[in-house]
Amino acid sequence: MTLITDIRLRRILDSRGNATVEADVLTESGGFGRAAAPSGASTGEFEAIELPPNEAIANAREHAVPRLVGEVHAGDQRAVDNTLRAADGTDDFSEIGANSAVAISMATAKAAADVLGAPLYQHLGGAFRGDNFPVPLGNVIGGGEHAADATDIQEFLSAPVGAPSVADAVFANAAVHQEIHDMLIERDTPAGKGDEGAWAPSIDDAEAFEILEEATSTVADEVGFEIKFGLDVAAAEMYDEEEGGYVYSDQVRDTDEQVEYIAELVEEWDLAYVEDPLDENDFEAFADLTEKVGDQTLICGDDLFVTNVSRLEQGIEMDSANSILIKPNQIGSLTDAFDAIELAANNTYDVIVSHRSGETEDTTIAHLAVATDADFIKTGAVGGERTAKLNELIRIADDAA
Ligand SMILES: O=C(O)[C@@H](CO)OP(=O)(O)O
Ligand SMILES: [Mg+2]
Repeated sequence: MTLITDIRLRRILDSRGNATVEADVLTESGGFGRAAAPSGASTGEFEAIELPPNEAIANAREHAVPRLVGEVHAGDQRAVDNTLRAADGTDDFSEIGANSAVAISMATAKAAADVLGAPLYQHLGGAFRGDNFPVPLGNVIGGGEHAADATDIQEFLSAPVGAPSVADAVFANAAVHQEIHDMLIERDTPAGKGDEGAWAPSIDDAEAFEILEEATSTVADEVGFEIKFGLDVAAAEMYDEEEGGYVYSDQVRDTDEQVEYIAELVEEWDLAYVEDPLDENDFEAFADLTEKVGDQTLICGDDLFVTNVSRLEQGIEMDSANSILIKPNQIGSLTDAFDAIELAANNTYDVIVSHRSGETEDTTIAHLAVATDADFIKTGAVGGERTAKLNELIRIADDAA
C-alpha cells in the first residue's frame, strides 16, 4: 500500500528569504506527504552537509529518487532512510545534500501516515503516544548569529515548566515575548526582531537577564504557574583560539573562566536550561560544567552532538552533558534522529527537539517531539514559521484528548 510511486523536489522560500528544498512523496494507494528542510545560521562544524538547493535537488533526483520510487515502502521508514544513505554514499550526506535527504525522509513519513489515516505523531511513535507533551522553550531575546548589534548570548529562552497544558505553555511564552516588548519601550530601547522572532535590542547580556527575570515573573503571576528561563549560548560561535577563548563584547574569557561564568549564571538566575555553553570540540570543559551544575540545570549539547549517535556516545562516556538537542536536518534523516533520541533516553539524557533559525511552515518537529516523548521543544515564541509548530502542538493535544 505504501509503495512510493513518485517524489517531487522543488525550491521554496524559507523564513529568511533563502531557498530551501521541499519534497512531495506519493504512494501507490494515494498517500501524500510534503515536507521542507530548515536551515541553520549558527551551524555546528560536524553537521551533515546542506548543499545549495539546486544542487541538492539535482543530485537527489539523480541518485536517490530512482532507488526509492517503485522500490521502497513509505511505511518502512528505516528502509527509506537506509536507501537515502546508500544513494548518497558519504557519512555526511554531502552528495545529495542533507537538505534533500531530510525533506524526503520527513515527507515519506507523512505519506505513510496519510495512507494509514493516522496522525504523524502516532505513525512515528505508536498508538500510545499523545499523553505527554514537551515544554516549549520560547526564544524571547536574542542576538549572536541571529541578529546584529544585540546580545552576545544567542538566545534567552522562556521555559514555562509549571504549565498545566501545552497550550497554556505556548500562550505563556507569547505573553513573555509581549511583556518584554512593553518593557523595552518603557526603557526607551526599541528593538527589531532576530531571525527567530526574538527581540534583538542593543543591550548587554546583564540587562537581558534582568528584563527576562522581570518579564517571566510578571507573566507567571498572571497565569499562576512557574516560568523559568534558559539560554542557548551558542558558544562555538564566540570561541576563538587565537583570541584566547570566548569573545564577548567587553572581554575574553578563557575556558576555565567560561565554565565559572556559566556556573555563576545558573546559580544567580536559577536557569532551567543551558545549551552549548562551551565550544563544540570541548567535551572536557562540558564535563567540568556538568559536574558543577548538572544536578541543578540541563546542560544541553547542540553543536556539540549535532544529533549524531557517535558524538553522543562520546558525550555519554565523558559525562559531558545531561541533555541533547535534536535537529533532524543536522543529521539528515528521521531514522538517525530517532536513534539519537533513543540512545539519549536510555542514558537518562533529556531530549529537546528543535527548529532551525531558517524555517518553513513545516510542522514535522511538533509530531516528532510528541512521538518520542521529548521533554522540551525549542521552536520560538511568535512568527508564522514558529507558530506553525506551536499551533500544531495545540492541535495534537486537542486531537489526542
Ligand atoms: O543554535 C540553535 O540552536 C539554532 C536554533 O535556535 O540556531 P541555528 O538554526 O541558526 O543553528
Ligand atoms: Mg543551539
